[in-house]
Amino acid sequence: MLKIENLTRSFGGLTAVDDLSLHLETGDIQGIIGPNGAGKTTAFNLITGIYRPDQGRILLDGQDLSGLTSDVISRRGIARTFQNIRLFGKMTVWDNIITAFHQRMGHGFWDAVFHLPLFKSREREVCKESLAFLERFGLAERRNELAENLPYGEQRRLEIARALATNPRVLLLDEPAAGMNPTEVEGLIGLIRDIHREFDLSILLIEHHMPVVLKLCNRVQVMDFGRTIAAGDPHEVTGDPVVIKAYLGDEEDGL
Ligand SMILES: Nc1ncnc2c1ncn2[C@@H]1O[C@H](COP(=O)(O)OP(=O)(O)OP(=O)(O)O)[C@@H](O)[C@H]1O
Repeated sequence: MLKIENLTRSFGGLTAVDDLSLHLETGDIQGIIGPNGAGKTTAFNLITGIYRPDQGRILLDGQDLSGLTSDVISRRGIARTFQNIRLFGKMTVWDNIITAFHQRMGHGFWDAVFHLPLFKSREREVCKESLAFLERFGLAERRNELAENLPYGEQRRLEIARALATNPRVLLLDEPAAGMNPTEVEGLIGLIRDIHREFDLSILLIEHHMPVVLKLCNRVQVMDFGRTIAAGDPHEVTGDPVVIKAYLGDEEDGL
């Protein structure tokens, strides 16, 4: 489904992603782990067109996405969430979800916000779908609240719902459990399992919480200083002394 070949990107003298290759098969939930600054988010930024690769290719179902803009890549079927949740905080939950549906339909942000004629024809259909989506994500009762006023776990859920409203085949989740309490993390694991099945997704997941990786991922790839240092079964990889050393430096505790 998603094939990354020899991806490299430098910033000045620093090679943030160095010869990264990765295959995400249909239906996979794969983890990317590695210490801070390893290049994980840069890899996501390359896949989603925020940065252009210096070298390498990104193929979705055999089609080369390298060098395309974020909008085009989103319409081709790759959606993502961000390490620091990105929502329209001063807009309601409803407007956040409805703008994502309009993005999928090729309507502009301002069309959606100001309800211009272009978008009116399909408004009823979009409203129906948006409501169904909010109900699915347990956010329907919150629809008139400002996104920034939601509890953290619900903001994360809304961000994932927004990503799915663009109808992706591949979903990239950048540290979805960051900042969550243990109850929220358990809820998140259940949510990712459910949407994986319901929306027929392949998922690539950056995560520092190892329980999340171990419970969800069928494969994991470890990055350090931009390079892949290990890959394979999550339980084996997280027990690999090379991986433990990369995470810990000279400290003694495990992952
Ligand atoms: N736009 C940029 N300009 C300069 N350096 C950058 C840029 N983006 C990333 N970097 C550098 O590239 C390296 C990799 O950063 P990246 O954010 O990809 O790491 P990460 O593995 O996601 O880390 P974390 O787990 O802390 O989020 C870091 O040294 C970072 O400072």
